[in-house]
Amino acid sequence: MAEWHRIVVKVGTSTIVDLEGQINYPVINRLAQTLATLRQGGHEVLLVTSGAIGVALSQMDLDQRPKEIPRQQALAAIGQGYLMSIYHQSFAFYKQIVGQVLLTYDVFDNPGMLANTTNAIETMFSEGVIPIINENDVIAVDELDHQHSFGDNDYLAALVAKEIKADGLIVLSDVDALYTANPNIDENAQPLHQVAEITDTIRLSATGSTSGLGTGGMSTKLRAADLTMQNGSRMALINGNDPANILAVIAGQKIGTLFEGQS
Ligand SMILES: Nc1ncnc2c1ncn2[C@@H]1O[C@H](COP(=O)(O)OP(=O)(O)O)[C@@H](O)[C@H]1O
Ligand SMILES: N[C@@H](CCC(=O)OP(=O)(O)O)C(=O)O
Repeated sequence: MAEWHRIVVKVGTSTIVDLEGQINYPVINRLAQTLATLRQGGHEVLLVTSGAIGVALSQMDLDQRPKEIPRQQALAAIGQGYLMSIYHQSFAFYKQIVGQVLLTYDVFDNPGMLANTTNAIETMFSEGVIPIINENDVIAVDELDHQHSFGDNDYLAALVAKEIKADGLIVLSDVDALYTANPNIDENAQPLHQVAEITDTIRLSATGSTSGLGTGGMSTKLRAADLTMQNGSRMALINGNDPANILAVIAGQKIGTLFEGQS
């Protein structure tokens, strides 16, 4: 397997916002520092970020995600700008320019729009910019109504990684690894450090989010891992509480869960 040169990192709401619903500025800052270090060391780095709604809940002093789609979309509109301003400031401290890309799933079915998107991303790479992607929640309801599991940032990140031929995808979440069962519910759950195939047993072990803020839980991460492995690439799942762990993954250390097919 090639070195991790072109890397997609996906960060979930559960990392951007803490258990009390507060924006996790120190973690966002360390994430910016880590990604800027990688980029300035010669890697090509792209960030897929969730958290627009999570950030807006904090801004609007709400303690839970509303059920109504228009209210969720309004929160996404409020939070996305703020989320980007936090990233802008955090990356600027490390002298790193970022660019915002908002995508919907139909982009991947439209060759013209897809080419425009990848051309813009390639240009940002060649100019040393880190693209930051989120789903365009205001016009895409698939992620927010919880009805369609395809509309989530885990799978979006896997699709982006596939299109830009990334060497690997690193998913940051609020768990240390994939476990044999949800570790927040089952105290006997055991971590799985290496997965070569998403079997039915593994699929059954994955349930939804228990944080109350993340949407996909482990099921969407497994779909992302499946697509990534089918594509001959690899995905690492690690805890986002210390974004410097990204460097450990790239150095080949056994950390979190590595989803990698047998070659
Ligand atoms: N088998 C499993 N192993 C690990 N976590 C699991 C598993 N099944 C369900 N989960 C849940 O998935 C959550 C992570 O998903 P989510 O909250 O959507 O995070 P994010 O916001 O990072 O995408 C964990 O906190 C845990 O509650
Ligand atoms: N696009 C949404 C992400 C939805 C969400 O919570 O996703 P995740 O935390 O990755 O399970 C947002 O920015 O709020």
